[in-house]
Amino acid sequence: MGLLVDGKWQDQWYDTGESNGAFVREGAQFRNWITADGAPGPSGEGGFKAEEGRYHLYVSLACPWAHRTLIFRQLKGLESLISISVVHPDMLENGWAFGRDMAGTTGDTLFGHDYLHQLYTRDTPQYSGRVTVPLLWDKERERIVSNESSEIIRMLNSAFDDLTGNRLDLYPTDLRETIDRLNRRIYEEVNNGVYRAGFATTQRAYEEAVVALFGALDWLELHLADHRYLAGERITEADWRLFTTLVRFDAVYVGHFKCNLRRIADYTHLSHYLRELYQWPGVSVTVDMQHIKRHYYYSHGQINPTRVIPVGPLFDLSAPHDRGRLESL
Ligand SMILES: N[C@@H](CCC(=O)N[C@@H](CS)C(=O)NCC(=O)O)C(=O)O
Repeated sequence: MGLLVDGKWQDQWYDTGESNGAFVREGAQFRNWITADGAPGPSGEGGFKAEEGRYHLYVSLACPWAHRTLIFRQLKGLESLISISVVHPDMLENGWAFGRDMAGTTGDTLFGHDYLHQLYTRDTPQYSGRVTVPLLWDKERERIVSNESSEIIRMLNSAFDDLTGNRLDLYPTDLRETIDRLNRRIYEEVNNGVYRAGFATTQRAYEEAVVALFGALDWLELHLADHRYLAGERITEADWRLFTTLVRFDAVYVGHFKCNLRRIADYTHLSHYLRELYQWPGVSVTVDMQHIKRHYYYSHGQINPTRVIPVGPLFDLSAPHDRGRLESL
């Protein structure tokens, strides 16, 4: 675990000293957009036109943010247009690395680098900041397009539609306000909430995060009792953003991050909903529990110094669900 300072790698854990023990996530720095015609997107510069074979995604199968992008790549039929490299789940003194000694890893299939930070300095030799996945790379311009998952999924949602003919819209205009509102609370209290609990270094920061997290899960449980999906009758981006946290919850966040007031298995509607999303065509292949458990329990030596990885819990995401009782479009 570390970061780049003026292009040089430094091995250090998150600094919570400035924030009363609270974990504060650093904003992503590469914010360009792929668009259908190469025009600039909402941020960054233009010149990143949607083209087959031009872009490459660097992901970890363990990371919930990278997982979003893998799900969109599947649902939008982009597997043959956008290639991927999968890092090793162990994020140790050199950060994300390209070891191949575990099933599911690929190495750096573009350049054969050893470490992800080499991609960041390949783009910006003096880069200072965290080295995170997902990372979207442009093979033509040899540049980073984006390292912000919430924006990468928006690009994948629409930029390639004319090339693929896939018109599935997970961010439809009429639901955007609702989706944005859901995302705001779910990001803060759930997606990032589990990290704020797990990486807190004071009792108070931890408890604040956990109370908000379970407040949000209780709210979602109630909402899902009579809505099939978060924004109503259609599955949207908001559901997939929640899914990547829910699917890791009982296996990792309950134990490793001490988010243990309840498990997802203890929530009736959330657990049926989780199984429906897991069973959605194309989604289960993006879920790798070995990488997920290994990454958290093995990489975070400050939290789990023995690096022993729990065997359980036992659960079956392919068991039947009851969501068909609710209306869907
Ligand atoms: N804002 C980023 C966050 C990505 C992120 O924090 N990824 C984690 C893995 S789950 C990471 O690479 N962390 C390395 C670090 O913080 O040094 C996004 O959503 O794309």
